[in-house]
Amino acid sequence: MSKPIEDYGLIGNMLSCALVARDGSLDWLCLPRFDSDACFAALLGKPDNGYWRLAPADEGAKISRRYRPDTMILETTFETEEGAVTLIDFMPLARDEEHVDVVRLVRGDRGRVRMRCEFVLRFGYGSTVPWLQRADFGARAVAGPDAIELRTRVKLVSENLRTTAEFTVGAGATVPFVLAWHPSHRVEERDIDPQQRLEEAETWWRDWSSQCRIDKEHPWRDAVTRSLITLKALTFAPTGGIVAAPTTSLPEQLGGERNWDYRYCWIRDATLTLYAFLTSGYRDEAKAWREWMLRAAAGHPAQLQIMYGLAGERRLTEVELPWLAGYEGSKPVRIGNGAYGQLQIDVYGELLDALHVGRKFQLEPSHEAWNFQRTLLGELKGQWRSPDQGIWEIRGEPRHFTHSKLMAWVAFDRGVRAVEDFGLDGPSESWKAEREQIRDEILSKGWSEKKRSFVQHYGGTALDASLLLIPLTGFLPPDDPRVIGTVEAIQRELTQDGLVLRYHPEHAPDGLSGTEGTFLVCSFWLADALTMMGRVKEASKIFERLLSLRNDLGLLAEQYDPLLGRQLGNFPQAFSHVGIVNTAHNLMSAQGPAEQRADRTKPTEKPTS
Ligand SMILES: OC[C@H]1O[C@H](O[C@H]2O[C@H](CO)[C@@H](O)[C@H](O)[C@H]2O)[C@H](O)[C@@H](O)[C@@H]1O
Repeated sequence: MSKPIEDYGLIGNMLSCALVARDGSLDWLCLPRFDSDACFAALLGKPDNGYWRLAPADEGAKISRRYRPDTMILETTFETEEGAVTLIDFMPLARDEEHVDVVRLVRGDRGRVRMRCEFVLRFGYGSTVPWLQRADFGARAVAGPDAIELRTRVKLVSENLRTTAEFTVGAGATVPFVLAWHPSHRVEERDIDPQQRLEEAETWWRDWSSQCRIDKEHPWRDAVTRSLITLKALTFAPTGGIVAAPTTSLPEQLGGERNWDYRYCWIRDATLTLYAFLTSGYRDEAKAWREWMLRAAAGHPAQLQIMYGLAGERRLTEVELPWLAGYEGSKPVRIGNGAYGQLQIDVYGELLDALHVGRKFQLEPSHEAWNFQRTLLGELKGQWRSPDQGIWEIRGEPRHFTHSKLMAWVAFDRGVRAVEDFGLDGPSESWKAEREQIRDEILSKGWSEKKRSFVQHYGGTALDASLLLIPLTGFLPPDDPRVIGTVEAIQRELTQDGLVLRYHPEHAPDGLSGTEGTFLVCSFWLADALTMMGRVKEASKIFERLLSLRNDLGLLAEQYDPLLGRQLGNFPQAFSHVGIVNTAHNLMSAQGPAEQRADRTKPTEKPTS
């Protein structure tokens, strides 16, 4: 039986991440990068697919946990009849990309506690048993390209393809364990000082968190800071790329087939993350992402992809891992993501809007970035009339999604405003003409008079949560009756226990079987739309409810099932944490999305009915 998703805590070092369960078991770790093969994959299979547990021998311990304030250092306290110990888990900041470590310190707090270590290392996503040798520092494991040293002064016993140890920790003592990865072709032994690396990591995360522009006394401060730390942990430091989540195949429906690999950089997800960083005062991450984007998308504009690998890799072929049983039997487990080859027109709008926001926040101007945007708008001219797979990356037939057209409008609008508001050079008259055509088409084909709402795709009647972005992008003002009609239709027909679904798969087939939970970022968008409409109390209530769905460490997955009361989907997900940051800022200013305030006060579109 799998552990609930909300049982997991995250540790990371901006090269990769690990998930540690409440019971002290590290069940997911990919080394050396987020998208590398996992060496512990019990999360998606069975214990034999790899885990590393450190916990009292007494299974009945009372467990509590927390992050050290404003850091990525996780502390889990176990209280037993013998005493109390605290497990301190973190990934030290890496000096280079070829050495990635996990440190686990067992600190005795009270009495003398008998502890047990279980270390089952399986490279290749839980499939490859390494060759394990004893060493004077502990043990060395090698398989193919990977080598791991387990450094400990505790005596290890290896039998039946498992390594275990038993030891006792007394109050005031600390027993360190270090897992150190390096490429197997390098013959080396590398000792690190765990205590010194702990202090270094703590100082670094605290300094980073202290730059957050939010009132220290504000009741939402901790939630926002935890989300920003989580988003930072999802960035790949060497390139500036940002992953959508550090996991693959945590299911959107328990036992279902909606299981995807999120360990890649989506233009959409990353641009939303960028807003969260910029509105919170973090500019370096935004600059690094802009550079990543320019490198990733460099080349022929017709070959722009909606997502890339951490360093801009283009081929993200989707394959299934049949040896993994899947989280609570949710099969298949997939790596790679077939969405990389899809046409999703909204990414043009997200990109152009992100770079526009960058200009508003006075990011250093980049000539290269502006040339890139002009080229993209040239490409979009020939592209926006095509049906596509849309924001939700449906696996079925392409359609004319209203949201895709909306974001094409955003792309041309931001191009025009770059010329008009920022004095950049570009064919703004021709972009204005495209913007008008798209607007007319959305207003006639994307609107259903019968439903009194905008609809998911032309000619249909299905609702879609992405339509909540109509006022947020500035396409129509929040008091337009069509906006009000759409928001209220979504509240009425597209919510479950007050939380927003993306769409009803039975009304809007997506090429997949089954259903899914409520999609958390969509509920944040509902709160944002209501805030703009002046319904701030209602919006705050939704926001507080969303905060209550976080686990005890402040983390959110992609989705939530209100009937089961469980988080679903990949975890923790950038989209959901972006929602926390952006909606908190919007509510705090009670004026609407900070980045688009200008859009709201000067709507391009005037109400026509
Ligand atoms: O719903 C099917 C699709 O689900 C995934 O896409 C979702 O996650 C992306 C990353 O966060 C997000 O950008 C997208 O808007 C979501 O719909 C999956 O990546 C797709 O392959 C799959 O078709």
